[in-house]
Amino acid sequence: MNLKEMDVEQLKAEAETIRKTLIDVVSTNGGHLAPNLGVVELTLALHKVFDSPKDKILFDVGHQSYVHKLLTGREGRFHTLRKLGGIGPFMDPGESDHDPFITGHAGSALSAACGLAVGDEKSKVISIVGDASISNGHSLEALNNIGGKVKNLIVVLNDNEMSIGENVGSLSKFFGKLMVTKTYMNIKDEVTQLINRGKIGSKLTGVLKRAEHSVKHFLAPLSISEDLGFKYIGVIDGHNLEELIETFERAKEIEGPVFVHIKTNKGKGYAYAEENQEKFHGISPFDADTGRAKSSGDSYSKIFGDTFYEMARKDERVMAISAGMVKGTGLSRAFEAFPERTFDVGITEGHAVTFAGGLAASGKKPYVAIYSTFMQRAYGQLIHDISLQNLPVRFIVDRAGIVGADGKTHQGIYDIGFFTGIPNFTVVAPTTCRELEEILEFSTGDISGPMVIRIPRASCFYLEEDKSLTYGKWKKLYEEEPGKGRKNLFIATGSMLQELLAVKPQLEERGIEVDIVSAAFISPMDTEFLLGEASKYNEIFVLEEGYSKSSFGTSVVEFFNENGILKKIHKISLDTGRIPHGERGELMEIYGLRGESLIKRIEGCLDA
Ligand SMILES: Cc1ncc(C[n+]2csc(CCOP(=O)(O)OP(=O)(O)O)c2C)c(N)n1
Ligand SMILES: CC(=O)[C@@H](O)[C@H](O)COP(=O)(O)O
Ligand SMILES: [Mg+2]
Repeated sequence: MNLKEMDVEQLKAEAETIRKTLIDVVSTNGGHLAPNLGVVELTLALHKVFDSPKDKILFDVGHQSYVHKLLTGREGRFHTLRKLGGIGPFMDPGESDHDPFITGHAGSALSAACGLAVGDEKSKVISIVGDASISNGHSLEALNNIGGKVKNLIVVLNDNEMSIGENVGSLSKFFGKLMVTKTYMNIKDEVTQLINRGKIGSKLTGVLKRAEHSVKHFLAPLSISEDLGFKYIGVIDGHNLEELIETFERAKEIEGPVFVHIKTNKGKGYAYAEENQEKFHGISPFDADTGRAKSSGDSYSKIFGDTFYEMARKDERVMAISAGMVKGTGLSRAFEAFPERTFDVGITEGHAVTFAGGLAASGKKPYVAIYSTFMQRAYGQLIHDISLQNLPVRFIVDRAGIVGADGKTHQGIYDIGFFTGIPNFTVVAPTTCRELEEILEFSTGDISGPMVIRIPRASCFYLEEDKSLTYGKWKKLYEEEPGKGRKNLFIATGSMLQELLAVKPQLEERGIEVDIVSAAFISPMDTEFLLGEASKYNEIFVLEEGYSKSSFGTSVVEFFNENGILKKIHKISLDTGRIPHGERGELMEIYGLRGESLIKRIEGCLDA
C-alpha cells in the first residue's frame, strides 16, 4: 500500500517491518544500525507529509538514510547494502532521484540544503541533522546563512543525545537547552492569547511582555526562533507518529525557515543497540540473536591506541585529541586513563588541528588522531597554523587508503598528496605494526616539526625478521647486488609491502625478479638510496595505497627528474578518486593493488 494512504496504525505496523529489515540486513552486511533504528518514525512521517523527490529530503552524513532508501524504491535491493555494486552507505544522487545531494561527511547537509532551497523556491527542502553534527562548524556557517532568509527550508534536529559515542561540548548543551524553550513557548502563547483577547489594560500588557522577555532569556538566553531567525517547533517525541505527522504538516504551511527539534532514541526497538548505542552506531556483521559481532585480529588502530596509552603513562606532556572518533582511532583506553590530557573536541577537524597547534606552541606533545578522509576538512589549518610555524604536532592519519564499505566519500586516498604538498611535514606510512610502534616511540622525542603517521583500516601485518627503523631511511629486503642481472626494484610504502610480499612468489615464478625496499618514510625520502643503489635498476615500481596524482610515486619521479636521472618509474597506486563501496579486499583487487590483478599490472608495466 502507498504510504500516503496509510493511517497511523498501518504506519506503526510498517515501522515494525522496517526495523526487522534493518536488523536482518545490517546483521548480515554490517552498517549503521542504531542511527537508523532511531529515525524510523521520523522518516515515515516525513514521507507521509512531503512529496519526495519534488520536495527534497536530505540527511546529514546520510548514515541514517536507510529508512529513506527503503521508502524510495530501493527496498528490493536493500539486501545489497554496502556491498560492491549494491545500495550505498550514504545519500547519493547517482543512486536515486530521491537523494538530492551527496552526503558522508558530517555538517555539509545544511549548506547543500540552503543551496537547493534557494535554487528551487517551488519545493520544500527538509534537512535532517544530528545533535552532534549540528555543532560542526560547517552546520553553524549554514545556519548563519539560512536564518531569517530561506523560506522553503525546514531544519530537523534529530536529537538523540549521542554522537558516535557520548556527545560532547558546550554547543551540544546549548541545543539540549532548546528543550527549555518549550516551557517558554507555552508561557509566550498564553501571554499572547491574553493580550489578543484584550482582557488586560495597556499597562499590564507592557509588564507581561517584559516578563515574557525575561522568562525567555532566563530559560534560554539565546532562542533559535527569535535570535537566529527560525520558526521553532519542539520538542517533539520522535517515536510518536501522530505528533510527528502533525508537526510536519504544520511546518509545511509555515513560511520558514523552520527549525523542528525532535527527540529520538538511538537504537530504538532493538535492545542490544539501545543498551550499547556506541557499538551499534556502525557495526560489522553480527549475530542478531546475541548482538555479538565477530572479532578480528588486532588492527593498526588498536596498536596505536595501546602504544599511545604507554607513551602517555611515561610522559606527562603527551596528549591526545580526537574529533569525535575516540573508539574508532583506538583511543578509548587512554581517554579513560588520562581524562585531563585527552580531548574529544567533537566533529571539528579544523579546530582539532589548530588546538593541537596551540598545545605544541605551549611545549606539549599533542597527537591528533583523525581519519584520512576527515582530515580533508582541516587542510587550511594544516598549512596556516601548523606548517607555517613548523609546529611539532603528531598526526595519526587513520583509515588511510581504501576503507571498504563506507565508499567514495570515506576512502582515505588523498592524504599522501596533501601532506607531501605542504612544506615541513614528515610523512611516515609504517609497513608493519612493529614499525608503527617504533615510529610512535620515536615521535615522543623532541621532534622539530609536524609528523604524520598514516595507518590503514586493516589487521596488523608483521615481518618475521624486521630490522629497526632509522629516520628517513628505507630498508632493503634483498641480498643480491643490483646491476648484476637484477633489473626490477619495488619501493613499497605502508600496506603495500604486505600486498607485494604476498605476490612475490608468483611474480618470480613468472620470471620477474623482485627486489623490494620497504619505505616507511614517504617524506623525507631516502635520497641516498635513490641516488645510489636505486639508480642502477632498469625498472622502478613505487607502490602505495593512495591516489596516483600527487603521490609518493610522483615524488620519486620528481626526484629523479631534478637529479637528471632518466628512469622508467611505474606508479602502482589508485588511478581514480571514485572508489565505490565494497569489501576492502575486493576493492584492492579490482583497483590493481592486490593478488592476481597486482601481478597483471606489474607484468603490463614490464611489457609496455
Ligand atoms: C567530517 C566528519 N567527521 C567525522 C565523521 C564521523 N561520524 C559519522 S556520524 C558521526 C556522529 C554523528 O552524530 P549525530 O550527528 O548526532 O548523528 P547520530 O549518529 O547520533 O544520528 C561521526 C562523528 C563524519 N562522518 N564526518
Ligand atoms: C558515518 C561515519 O562517518 C562513521 O560512522 C564511519 O562509518 C566510521 O567508520 P569505521 O567503521 O571505519 O570506524
Ligand atoms: Mg546524535
